[in-house]
Amino acid sequence: MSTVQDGLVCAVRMESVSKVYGSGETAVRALDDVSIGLRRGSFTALMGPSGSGKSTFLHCAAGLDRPTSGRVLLGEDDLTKLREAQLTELRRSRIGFVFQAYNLLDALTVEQNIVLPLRLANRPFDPEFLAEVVRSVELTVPLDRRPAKLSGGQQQRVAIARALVTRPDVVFLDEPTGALDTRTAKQVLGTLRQAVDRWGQTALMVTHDPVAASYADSVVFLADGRIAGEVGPSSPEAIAEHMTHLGEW
Ligand SMILES: Nc1ncnc2c1ncn2[C@@H]1O[C@H](COP(=O)(O)OP(=O)(O)OP(=O)(O)O)[C@@H](O)[C@H]1O
Repeated sequence: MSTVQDGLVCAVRMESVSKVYGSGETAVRALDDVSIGLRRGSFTALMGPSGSGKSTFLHCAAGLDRPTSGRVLLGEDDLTKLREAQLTELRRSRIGFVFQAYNLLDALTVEQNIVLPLRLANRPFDPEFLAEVVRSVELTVPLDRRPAKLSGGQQQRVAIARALVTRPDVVFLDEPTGALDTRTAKQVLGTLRQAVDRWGQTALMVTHDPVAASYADSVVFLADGRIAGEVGPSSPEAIAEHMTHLGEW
């Protein structure tokens, strides 16, 4: 049974979450009785072989998809009880997303992209706060540029700023450095780590890369839709060693 205390300690909790796609003989149990809490202010990496359920986990935790059974709580709010319109509103105001492909709008400037979630939520923005977010992600380009003119690393910094600007309960990152070269990826991950610490931001990052996962406070391993282990801050080598015990990647 969850308590109010759990809601204070954890930004997101999954309680006995299962997700089954399809039915009958072709049914796939993508998540199988997953229970986990993401502590407020923590940065968690989620790893697992292809098909282990990482995307399904992220989609259920972020209210983009509904579990077949179990509960997902954002603070004290049970996402599985919300109607579609309420979920959309909640995602807009309380969850941030960062994707591998940046997903910036090229019709807008860098600044307009960053403040878009605030505009969509009809929330005012404080230019000083915006400047602080821009500084915290070490974005050094003019804010009136179009994103397509920027390097991949700078584009991802814009996307991270956009995810942080609403001060969401949690930011979900799906392979955020998957499209970047190794050096740029490390720079972006270092920045992300600093921003998470500075804002006390809860974050969950799906990644295949042990180097990326080594920037997190803990690494959760999924295998066949179940949690197959969790380690605290670890070196890329130690994370890679764990991965080898989980099966085909
Ligand atoms: N919409 C869907 N319909 C049917 N099966 C699905 C659907 N989405 C995912 N699956 C199945 O659920 C299982 C978990 O998939 P999921 O995409 O969550 O894994 P993943 O760990 O993110 O994989 P990858 O690393 O390859 O992206 C897989 O067997 C997949 O084929």
